[in-house]
Amino acid sequence: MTAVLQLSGLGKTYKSGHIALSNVDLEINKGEIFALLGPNGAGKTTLISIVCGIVTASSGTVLVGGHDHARDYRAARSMIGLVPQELHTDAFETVLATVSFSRGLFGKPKNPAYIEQLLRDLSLWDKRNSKIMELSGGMKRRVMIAKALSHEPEILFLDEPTAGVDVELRRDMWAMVHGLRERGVTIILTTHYIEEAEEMADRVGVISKGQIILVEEKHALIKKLGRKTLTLNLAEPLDAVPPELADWKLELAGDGHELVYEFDSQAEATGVPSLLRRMSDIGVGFKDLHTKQSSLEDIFVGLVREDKGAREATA
Ligand SMILES: Nc1ncnc2c1ncn2[C@@H]1O[C@H](COP(=O)(O)OP(=O)(O)OP(=O)(O)O)[C@@H](O)[C@H]1O
Repeated sequence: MTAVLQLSGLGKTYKSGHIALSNVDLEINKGEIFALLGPNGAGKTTLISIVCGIVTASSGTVLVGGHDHARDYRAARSMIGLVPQELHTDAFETVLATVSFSRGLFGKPKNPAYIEQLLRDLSLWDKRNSKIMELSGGMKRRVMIAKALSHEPEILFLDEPTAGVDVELRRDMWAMVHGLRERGVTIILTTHYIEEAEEMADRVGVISKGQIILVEEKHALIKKLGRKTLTLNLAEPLDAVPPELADWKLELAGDGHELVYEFDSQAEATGVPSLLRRMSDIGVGFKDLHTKQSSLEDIFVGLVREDKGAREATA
């Protein structure tokens, strides 16, 4: 696999003294969709802003397609498109002028056919002669995407792309992301909607307090850290977990109508058959049962909580 973006030892300390990133090493493969997850203030925007040349790193190196960001900034930056979290466009310009101008900024020759197709794909063609300030919030966001793609970047950063957007735009956005990936574009996104990352991403990175605490292929992560819960709907409610079932970590839920057993679905012995046998032996019957695999969201919340706990313990 070819790395299209390589970050090594990246650090950022803001003037305030706040350490937003600390010794970040990260490699992004060509053509993948990489989701960078982290709680508020973890450093996601800072990381993206460094790669996109908006914020200067305090330490470390960034290589984009082999171009050293510090020595060969123009070549590195022209490979990148950024859809930022906040909308900022020139309010008095038209859509077509803004998007065409963006392409020019990266030194790319004019390509009206490409710009037209881009605006059509983003349902902006009919609005091409409208001033940005006349557009709705959703349309402005589409313009931001068109600007980011105007110079045909090989890497696209999407910082919280679907925060506050309507269902239609969200659907169009993901269709576009898939289309871009098929064309070999690498996509790095941050999102608070973890189910989106679960659906879209090939790999997931988790950042917490400025440090990357995990990078993993999504399916492997879910398999490795995923826990399953078995919920048994009891025939008769219980007041407490019977002592005969103390070998299994069980919780009573639903006002005593449910027994919940959390187990490691990868383990050789899950403990489920023996639990069911023991319940039958002691006469605890159940009407129904269902299992649930923990989602990426459950895993993420657990990881960040663990990381916070570990840091507090060492503080
Ligand atoms: N210009 C700045 N000066 C000082 N501190 C800053 C500056 N920009 C960001 N920070 C701080 O750096 C930390 C990381 O911020 P960043 O915006 O990168 O986080 P984030 O992971 O993108 O968060 P969110 O999910 O809320 O967007 C935060 O504590 C933030 O307050």
